[in-house]
Amino acid sequence: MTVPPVLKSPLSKSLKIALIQLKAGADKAANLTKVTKFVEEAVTKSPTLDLVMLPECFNSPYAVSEFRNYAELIPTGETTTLLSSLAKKHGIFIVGGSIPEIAPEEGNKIFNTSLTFSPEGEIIAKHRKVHLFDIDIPNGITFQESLTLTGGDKATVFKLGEFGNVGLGICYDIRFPELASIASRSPYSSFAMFYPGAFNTTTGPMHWHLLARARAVDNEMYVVLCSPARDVEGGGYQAYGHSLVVDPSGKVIAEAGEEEEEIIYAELDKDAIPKVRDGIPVHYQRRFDVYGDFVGEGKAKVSDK
Ligand SMILES: NC(=O)CC(=O)C(=O)O
Repeated sequence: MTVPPVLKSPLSKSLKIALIQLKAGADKAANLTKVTKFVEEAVTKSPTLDLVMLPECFNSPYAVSEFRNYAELIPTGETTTLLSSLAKKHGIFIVGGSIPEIAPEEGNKIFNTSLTFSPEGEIIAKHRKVHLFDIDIPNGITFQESLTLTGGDKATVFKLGEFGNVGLGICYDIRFPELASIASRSPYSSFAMFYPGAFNTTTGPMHWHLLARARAVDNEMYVVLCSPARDVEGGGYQAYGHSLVVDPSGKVIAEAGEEEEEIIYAELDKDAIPKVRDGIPVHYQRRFDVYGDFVGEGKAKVSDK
């Protein structure tokens, strides 16, 4: 039996994070002003903060009909420029939720794209939502991102400075366990998956916590989900809120409410992963001789940015 090597302690230093759960309206400038204020508030309240995360589609309404209208160029668009300057100003990582991206080099296709910035303001990760949210639940919700969006074609894993590797997915991507498996296993050995997401009032109660906890337990890693707050008065897509952080044992260690705009804080403890993996060592007990090499080393298409 071949056991691929994995790191026992993939998080080399505890990481302090803040998740900003905001309501994104139709006014892009107002959305960006709000982001600036919330980031200021987070670093003021937690001066030793390492990372701030934003929700999926934080600069626009989450609507198929609006993605093209709000789409920006990366890296020259105003949202990318703002997030880069905020990361640099405050000396923090920013997992920049997601924004609609227009890609002229790909025939002006629109992607749902998440960027991560280093404390120097550099883009260190770019993930295009791989699995598009095309669903139809009778008496629940019908949504078809593929009407205006194109799916990305790579998993995303990157180095979060001195802390270690992390994986990045967007919302519906969490339903596909492969992305988290690729990130957590050799050769990447990530300590966390970050998913900006906007589940809704139909699928949220069914699956939001379940999926976050499942990905955490499957891989014995941290899972971090940041959602917009539900906007009852604003109408439109009703996001589920409940931004949350799950530890490697599957326990929710921080959670926001549904309709409140708020910041939640958590510390990802460097000792938690080895402790969980020592106790229940599924991470090292996989039987690739039985199930083959379906996420084997070197097979996945992983983004280098
Ligand atoms: N909005 C999404 O991409 C996904 C979602 O709401 C769900 O999977 O449920």
